[in-house]
Formats: sequence, structure tokens, C-alpha cells
Amino acid sequence: MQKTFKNEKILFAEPLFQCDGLAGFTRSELYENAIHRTLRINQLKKEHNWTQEDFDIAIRCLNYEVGFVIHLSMFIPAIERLATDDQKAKWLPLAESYRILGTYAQTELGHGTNLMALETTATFDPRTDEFVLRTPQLSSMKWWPGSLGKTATHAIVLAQLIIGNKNYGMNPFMVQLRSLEDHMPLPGIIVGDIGAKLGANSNDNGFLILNDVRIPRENMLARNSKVTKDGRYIQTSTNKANYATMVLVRLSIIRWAEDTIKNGSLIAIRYSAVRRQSSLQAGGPEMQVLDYQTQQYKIFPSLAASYALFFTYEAMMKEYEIAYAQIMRGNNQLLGQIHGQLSGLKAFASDLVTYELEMCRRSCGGHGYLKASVVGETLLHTLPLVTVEGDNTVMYLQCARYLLKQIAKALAGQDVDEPTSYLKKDILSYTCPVQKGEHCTNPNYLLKIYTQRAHSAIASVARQLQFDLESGKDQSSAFNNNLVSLVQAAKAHCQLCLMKNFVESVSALERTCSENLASVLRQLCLYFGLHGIVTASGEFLESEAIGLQQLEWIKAEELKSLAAIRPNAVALVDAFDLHDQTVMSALGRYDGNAYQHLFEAAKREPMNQTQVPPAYYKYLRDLIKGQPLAKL
Ligand SMILES: CC(C)(COP(=O)(O)OP(=O)(O)OC[C@H]1O[C@@H](n2cnc3c(N)ncnc32)[C@H](O)[C@@H]1OP(=O)(O)O)[C@@H](O)C(=O)NCCC(=O)NCCSC(=O)CCCCCCCCCCCCCCC(=O)O
Ligand SMILES: Cc1cc2nc3c(=O)[nH]c(=O)nc-3n(C[C@H](O)[C@H](O)[C@H](O)COP(=O)(O)OP(=O)(O)OC[C@H]3O[C@@H](n4cnc5c(N)ncnc54)[C@H](O)[C@@H]3O)c2cc1C
Repeated sequence: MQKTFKNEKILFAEPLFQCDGLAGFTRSELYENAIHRTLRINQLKKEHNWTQEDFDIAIRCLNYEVGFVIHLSMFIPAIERLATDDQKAKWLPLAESYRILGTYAQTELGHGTNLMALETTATFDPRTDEFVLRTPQLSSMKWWPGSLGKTATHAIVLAQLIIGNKNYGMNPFMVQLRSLEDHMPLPGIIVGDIGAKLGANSNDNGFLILNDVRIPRENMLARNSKVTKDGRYIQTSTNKANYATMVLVRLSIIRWAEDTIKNGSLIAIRYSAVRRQSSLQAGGPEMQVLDYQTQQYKIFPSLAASYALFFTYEAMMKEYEIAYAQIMRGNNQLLGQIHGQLSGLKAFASDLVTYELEMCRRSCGGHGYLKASVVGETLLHTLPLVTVEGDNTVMYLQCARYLLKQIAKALAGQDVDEPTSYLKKDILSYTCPVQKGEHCTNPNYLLKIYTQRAHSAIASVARQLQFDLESGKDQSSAFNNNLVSLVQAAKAHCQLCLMKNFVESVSALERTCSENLASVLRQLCLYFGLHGIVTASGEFLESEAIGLQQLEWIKAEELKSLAAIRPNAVALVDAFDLHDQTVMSALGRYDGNAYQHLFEAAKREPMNQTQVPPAYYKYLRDLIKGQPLAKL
């Protein structure tokens, strides 16, 4: 599924990219190693004439265990999206050649979600033609930005623009943090690392205090708004245009989520094919645990999610490219649509994979708790995806806000955006397409069920909001009263998007691939659809997209499809074409020698490098020999 990386052999021939050693690394070593890796990939890019796409795939092959993540994923894209042509000409070549190292400093100790409430100020001083940047109190210090702690020489700082006594809202400013001579913080800047995290510890997420730091007026990134020498504020685009970098990163998170769940499902499925435990027949040979229906029930959702997210990322990438091209030409017509879609899908994708990865970990039994299994490590690395780039609840609510606008348009007989075109249908004329058991095997029927459920969830919360407003509640309490239903409506829309992308992509592939392959993909798509209905059955029933009889058929078909997927499960994860060095798991190796690799990993354990541990001489010797213990 991943475009085969023709240079994989070159990459993994280097000891630097052989990951087995990372487990015993300290934070400093992880940090240094990550930087070393990115610089070496850059050298390889030059040595072998790799394209930017090759470079990006190399980073994915290394599971993003590289340095300068925010420099590459936010700092450079922010310059591209928020700077004028002159500013781009000045900063992009420096950033692209790593002569300046950047971060995106938006979140503060006191606020991450509510951007309007950010406290950092950039006050224009017309006497010197400068902005004065200030974090006025403890809660205003920047807190979290990746690479800020120890690496970044520059930051794009998001701050409230103040001219005279007037606040013109959040705007981006290029601020130099450290000397390019000796890397020391510049005057007025206090900067450091925020401390160890649950995962992603190669990254130096940092804090930043700005004490009246002066930057030239030209350092305000001025593609969307600028300040003239005489202190006039000129806005050339919507104030939301400065949020453009976040939209891109939300798209990247869908891909990140896809990559991690592919790893998880691959490890769980390969290991479950190797692992034998018990038997259903007395005295019979022990079964591969993958043959237990319960094991399939635990793991196949992650297999199906891997493919669903792959197709959804591809579809969203196309939508994004169209929107981005328009936006860069100054046409913001698609801004609301792409923001609404990507905020919901970022949340849905990250929710889905963090849940399923834990299922993958559990399916590996005790060995899943070993670092060498890598599933747990992957989960820890993936957990922040539900928070970064907008907490998921808040992102669902952004998506819901978009859906409410769309349904209002539909009800008023106006045109709606293509991804919400289903809202134009007559919701009352729906009849469930599944009228007998065998109808459940038609993915297009399931798609109709998903559509009705999403439509109904959105219509229902829109009605309830209307009712609350008409009963005298003010706007904000009416909204607060319906937040849970709004999130549910957004989830229903996102789940429909995944199902739709899956069904449409498989139909498109059917035209070009063999019937054997097509039928395997159709089966997986069908399973994805059935499983989604069963896990949210309450909502599907409540929306009357299905009745109890349909649920019974769908449940039965879901179980049947587990058995149908089983013979192809290993091939379906092999098809991800992931190198052992990418997956890094002792349990999920291509050769299936899970036990041998686990033992090798144990032998490499630093604790095993001496037979007798230092603690023996300190405590154990006297204890074992019955000697009185020294005062401890
Ligand atoms: C959207 C908000 C929640 C609210 O914003 P406002 O207060 O301005 O909204 P309003 O309610 O007034 O208006 C809503 C209005 O605006 C439109 N809108 C909102 N956002 C956008 C947008 N992006 N584009 C277009 N339009 C937008 C919306 O549609 C409404 O329009 P209408 O009025 O017409 O209806 C906002 O405050 C918000 O977005 N908050 C979230 C903040 C956020 O996302 N911060 C991100 C900080 S950077 C970050 O987190 C970086 C993460 C690292 C990413 C690396 C890749 C992931 C890897 C993670 C895994 C390992 C980690 C390794 C890296 C590391 O450690 O760093
Ligand atoms: C690993 C990692 C890397 C990061 N990298 C960066 C970076 O490079 N640059 C950067 O600027 N930031 C970065 N961040 C910060 C990140 O963007 C924020 O943490 C994120 O946007 C969430 O904001 P918050 O922490 O303020 O959460 P909060 O908003 O405080 O959320 C706390 C709780 O309140 C709820 N809540 C908040 N507002 C609402 C609302 N309006 N309605 C309903 N519920 C609400 C949330 O759902 C959540 O349950 C990073 C964070 C992490 C964990």
C-alpha cells in the first residue's frame, strides 16, 4: 500500500537506522540520535538524488523517529502559507538548508484551544518601527512547541497584535530565539525543555518567556495582514487564514494515524499466526491464536481501519490540494469545507487508532507488554495525536459547527458542499435497504445506512438546538446543552466519510485489479462497514437507519466475515510492504521467528550485559549470606 521506497536498502544498510538499540537510550541520546538521523537522511537525499517524496517516505520508514519534526511539518509550511513573497525569499532558503531551525510557538501554559485568549502580545512601536514581544505572566509563556526546548533558533510566535491601545487579534511573528554563533538565548528570552513525556521523548518540547523582545516590523508574517510604518493595520484575507498551517498538519495526522495502525495490525496479525495456545478440541493440536474468533474480533478492526485510513488520506489529500491551490490564489471559498472536514477526520482517525492499538497490544498477550513487541511504544507515541493540533472534542465540535451550517443551507433549499450533499435528501423517505440477511453483504447498502444515520444525527441535534433557542435559552447555553450530541453527529459524519472512501476506492480498484484481489478488498470493506454499525448499534437504531431485525442480520454477517478474512489476514498486512526495520517489533517479523527475536532482544538488554548486577554487591550478597545489613 505504501509506495515502495526504492531506496529502503540504502537507508537500512546504515547502522544509524537500525532501531534495535533505541530501547536503552536516555532522553539526551534519543534527542541527539533523532537529529543525527535527519541530517543523515538529508545527506542520503543529496548523495542519491532523492526527491522530496523519497525524503518524506524515508521519515515514514523510520516511524517519524527523527529530529526537526516541527521544523519540517509546521515551521516551513507556516512560512509558505503565512509569509509574503519577499519574506519567503528571505526565510525559506535558510529554513530548507537548516541554517535556521524553527518551531511553531502558539500554545501557552494557560491556553492551547482558545486561541482568542492567547496572552502573548506583539505591540507595535512606531518610533523604532519594531514589534515588542511580551509574555506578561506565568500563564502566557509558550509551552509545548516541539524543538523549542533546545534546538530552535527561530520561532513563529503567535501573538495578539497591539497597535496603540487596540488589539487586532492573533498574528504570526518570526522571532529569533538563539544566537546563530553560539546557540545561547538572545537577550529577553528564557527558554528550555518542559520535561519528559509519556512518549516522543526524542523531541524537546519547550517553554518560552519573552521579556520585551524587539523584532523589526518586517518580521510579522504578512501574507494575510500587515502593519504599515505609520501603524495602520491592513487585513488582506479572513483572519482565519492565519490558521492555515493547522489545517495542513491535521491532514498529516490522518496519515500518521494510518501509519501507526498499520504497524499495530501487522504485529498483532503476524504474531497471532505464530502463537499457538490451547485447542478447541480435547487433545487436539494447539491452535494458532489467530484462528480463535475472539482474536479475529480483537484484531481485524485494526486491519480494516488501516485500509480505511489509507483510502481516506488519499481522498482528503486530493480535496486539500484543490482547496490549497484556491486559497493560495486568494480564493477562500473552500476554507470552511476543508477545515470542517479535516478537524473532524483528524479527531476520528486519532480516536480510532489509539483505541485499536491498545486492542493490538492486548492481543499479543504478555509479550505485548514488552518493549520489544513495540506495540505499546507505538501506542504511547500515538496518544498525543488526540490532543495535538486541537483536542479531539474541540475538533469534533468544529466539524459539527460546519455540519450545522450545511444542514441549515440544505433546509433552506440552498446548495451545500459536496461532502455533505446527503443533507439535501428527504430524510423521511428513507427505507432501510437491508430487507433480508443476504442484503448485508452489499457495501453500498451499508453506505446508505451510514448516510441515514449521519443525516439523522445532524438533523436531530439541529432540531434540539432550535428547540432550546425557541424555549428561551441563550445561544451559549443552548450550545452547551447539546455538546455531546454535536460530537456524536460529527463522529457519525466522519465514520460515513471513511466508509464512503473505502467503498468508492474499492469500486475504483475493481476496475483495474484481479477479481481475486478485488474480492479480498470488498470483503474487508464489508467487514469495516458491518463492524462500525455493530459497535455504534445504539446510535444506528436510535436514528432508525436500521431496526432490531437488521442489527441481528448485520451481527451475524460480521461474524461470518471474520472467518472470510482469516485466510487473507497475513497477506493483507504483508501488503503494507513494511520493512522489519520500520516495524522494529520482535513479535511482528516477516520471518515469523517471534520467539528467537524476543530472546535476541532480551540478550541485548543492558541489564544482561553483566552476570552479577551491582545491586548484588550493595545489598543482595549480605542478604543472601545472612550478614547483618548495613544501615540503609
Ligand atoms: C477552532 C478553534 C477551536 C476556535 O477558534 P476561534 O476562537 O478563532 O473560533 P471561533 O469559534 O471564533 O470561530 C470559528 C470559525 O473559525 C473557523 N475556523 C476555525 N479554525 C479554522 C481553520 N483552521 N481554518 C479555517 N477556518 C477556521 C470556523 O470554521 C468557524 O467559522 P464560521 O464562523 O464561519 O463558522 C481554534 O481555537 C483552534 O483551532 N484551536 C486548536 C489549537 C490548535 O490546533 N493548536 C495547534 C498547536 S500546534 C501543535 O499542536 C503541533 C502538534 C505537532 C504536530 C506534529 C505532527 C503530529 C505528531 C504527534 C506525535 C508525536 C509528537 C512529536 C512532535 C512533538 O512532540 O512536537
Ligand atoms: C506532544 C505534543 C506536542 C505539541 N506540539 C505543539 C507545538 O509544536 N506547538 C504548539 O503551539 N502547541 C503544541 N502542542 C499543544 C497542543 O496543540 C495543545 O495541547 C492542544 O491544542 C490542546 O490544547 P490544551 O492543551 O490547551 O487543552 P485544553 O483546551 O485545556 O483541553 C482540556 C480539556 O478541556 C476540553 N475543552 C477545552 N475547550 C473546550 C471547548 N471549547 N468545548 C468543550 N471542551 C473543551 C478539552 O476537550 C479537554 O478535554 C503540543 C501538545 C502535545 C501534547
